[in-house]
Amino acid sequence: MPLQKKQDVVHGLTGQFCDARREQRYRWSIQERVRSEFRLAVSVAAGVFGMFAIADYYLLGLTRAFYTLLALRVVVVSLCLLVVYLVRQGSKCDDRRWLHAIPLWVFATGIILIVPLRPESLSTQITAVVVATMAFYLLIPNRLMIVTAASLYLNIGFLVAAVLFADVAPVPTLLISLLLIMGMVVGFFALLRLEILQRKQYALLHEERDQNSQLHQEIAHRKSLEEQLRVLAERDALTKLNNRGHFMNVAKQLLQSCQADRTPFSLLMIDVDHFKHINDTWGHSYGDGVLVRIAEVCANALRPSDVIGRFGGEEFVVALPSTSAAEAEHIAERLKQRVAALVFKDGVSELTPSVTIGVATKDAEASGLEALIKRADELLYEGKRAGRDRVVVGREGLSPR
Ligand SMILES: Nc1nc2c(ncn2[C@@H]2O[C@H](COP(=O)(O)OP(=O)(O)OP(=O)(O)O)[C@@H](O)[C@H]2O)c(=O)[nH]1
Repeated sequence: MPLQKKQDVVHGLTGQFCDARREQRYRWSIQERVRSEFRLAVSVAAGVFGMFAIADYYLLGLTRAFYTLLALRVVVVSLCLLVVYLVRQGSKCDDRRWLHAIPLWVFATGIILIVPLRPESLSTQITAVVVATMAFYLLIPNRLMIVTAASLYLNIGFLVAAVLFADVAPVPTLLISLLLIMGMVVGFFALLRLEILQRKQYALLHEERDQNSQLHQEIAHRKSLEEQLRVLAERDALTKLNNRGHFMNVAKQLLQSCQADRTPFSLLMIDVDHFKHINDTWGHSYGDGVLVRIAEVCANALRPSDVIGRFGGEEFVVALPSTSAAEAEHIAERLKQRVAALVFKDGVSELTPSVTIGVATKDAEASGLEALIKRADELLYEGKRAGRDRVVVGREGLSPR
């Protein structure tokens, strides 16, 4: 049997989950409802028990027996209302089962004590005992064991009182016993069935909730996998910048919207100077670290609307939408200075990297992104030839300066 099913097994005689923790959780879940139903049932029962004082008056008149009975009813009703009050005052997590047992035992004692006071109305009292037993079972929710104990006390106590104070002969005693047993058995099985059904319903509800939460977890897991896949497809593994393919897609869209808005669009090609030397001197993995740091510095120096990507090797590319050549030059200078401000140390020697940047700007009419990249690349290599560590700016159709 799977674990889920095992903990949902309900005991056939107690009507409770065999798993104690499951039972505890079930009780907590219905505690508030049990408390309010209990308060209602005991209040109504106390009212009915008190109202029988009218019947006492018509049967006994203003006699000593009547006053004794009246006092008994007042005590029973007061005790029950006190318990109702205490249950109402208790905290939500308070599962005082003994408190729920008190009114049942008080009612039972009250009913038993009526026998010596009104032995002549035994037949009416037998009916009252059967009705009280059924009421115990049907009106007090989720308290099968407490109700069973109180019913046994009421029925046995009543029978003993009937034999002692109402002089019932053996055969009628047997018949009364059978009637009382029948009432108890019917009440017990009715409540047992109810308890089992309620727990099965609870277990089903939980199974459904568990399935729902599993489904939600699976959806969240899939979303995170999709996100990871997206990152893998769009990001460069080393620098975490956009990879070349993704950069091209985003830059193309930016260029199109700039063309539609008739605003300029600039592109920077950035190449780290003498990077082979860095690798050769400091090692390839140290070179990786230098690239990561330069990528970070460049990305942090840009505006949110700009897009940066790793074009390949030690070369980066930046798309600057709605940016004129002069503004792009300014941004490129800023990037160059930020990179130049970086210092790498290995304990003995120091390294200050530099970059050469080609800046190409294009106005609304001209050709596509590839042509602009090619132009920026040419400008970059002009800078390399001119000695590196510089920004070379050009405009489409114009010579670089
Ligand atoms: N550590 C590291 N090195 C890389 C990576 N990608 C490319 N390189 C190295 O970068 C170096 C680029 O060398 P070159 O193309 O000669 O350029 P350079 O040495 O920077 O010289 P200039 O660009 O002319 O200043 C090569 O040695 C590549 O192996 C990388 O991801 N990590």
